[in-house]
Amino acid sequence: MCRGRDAAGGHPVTDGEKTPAEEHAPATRRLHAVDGLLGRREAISELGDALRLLVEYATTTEAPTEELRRAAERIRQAAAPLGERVRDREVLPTADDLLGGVRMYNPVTGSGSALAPPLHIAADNGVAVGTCTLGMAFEGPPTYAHGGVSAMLLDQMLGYAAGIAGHPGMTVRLDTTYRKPVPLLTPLRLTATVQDIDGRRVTATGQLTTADDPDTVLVAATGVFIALRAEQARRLFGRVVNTNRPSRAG
Ligand SMILES: CCCCCCCCCCCC(=O)SCCNC(=O)CCNC(=O)[C@H](O)C(C)(C)COP(=O)(O)OP(=O)(O)OC[C@H]1O[C@@H](n2cnc3c(N)ncnc32)[C@H](O)[C@@H]1OP(=O)(O)O
Repeated sequence: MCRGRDAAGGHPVTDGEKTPAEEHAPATRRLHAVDGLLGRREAISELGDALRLLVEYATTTEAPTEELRRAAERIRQAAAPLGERVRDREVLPTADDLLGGVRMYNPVTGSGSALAPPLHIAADNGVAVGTCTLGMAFEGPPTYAHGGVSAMLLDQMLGYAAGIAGHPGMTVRLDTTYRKPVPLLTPLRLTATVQDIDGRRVTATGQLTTADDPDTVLVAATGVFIALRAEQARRLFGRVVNTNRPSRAG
């Protein structure tokens, strides 16, 4: 899924010994390194898929109580080796490419996140178009999505629309109008566009429908995004370190 984008925007990590071919061929070395990065991203996505399956089963299972206890123990055991090497809060994941838009663990779009549906977004002539299917883990009212989940999806959509319009910013306001309940286990379609740009303030609107009935709006949203001043960006994100780049952000 993220192969093409990764190839275009990925930044190599070098994590193995150099082969003789790598010593003498920079292009080959780059290829190997990118391949290593792609392989890591694929593994992260595979783990994310497994975690999402686990979350879905864990929130719908009616297995016997003892089976739940056994599963909890096995899951703790599986998690332990992952916990032996964790990154600091201010260090970006090595598989990410912040400027290239690759965020493997984004809680809305990240294929590595157990929390993400995940939502897939692409730009289509200046319009952000998103697709996802919400599992039972996102249930709010019985058989329908939690309203906060719809707001989360639309926040991401509106932010993406601001980004592709060349005016990325942080959400300062999000208004959601819930017109009809959002069904679970049903392919959804989301769209968003920028309506207004006024200095640092960008206003975007969006909507959420089912894929089968894109004319019936289930949830509509308007968001206001503020572009950060350089000083604000430094204050908020200046300590974040990107170990996947030749020079460190500071
Ligand atoms: C392809 C790419 C993919 C990219 C895809 C990325 C998608 C990401 C989507 C998720 C985004 C998030 O979750 S972001 C996380 C949630 N948001 C946050 O945590 C933001 C918290 N807020 C802040 O830290 C602050 O508000 C800042 C730094 C954003 C702005 O502070 P500030 O610079 O002091 O702002 P301030 O001077 O008060 O206001 C600046 C201007 O905005 C206006 N303004 C301020 N608040 C509002 C408001 N609620 N509604 C209307 N307008 C407002 C002011 O009137 C002013 O207009 P004027 O007087 O100049 O006319």
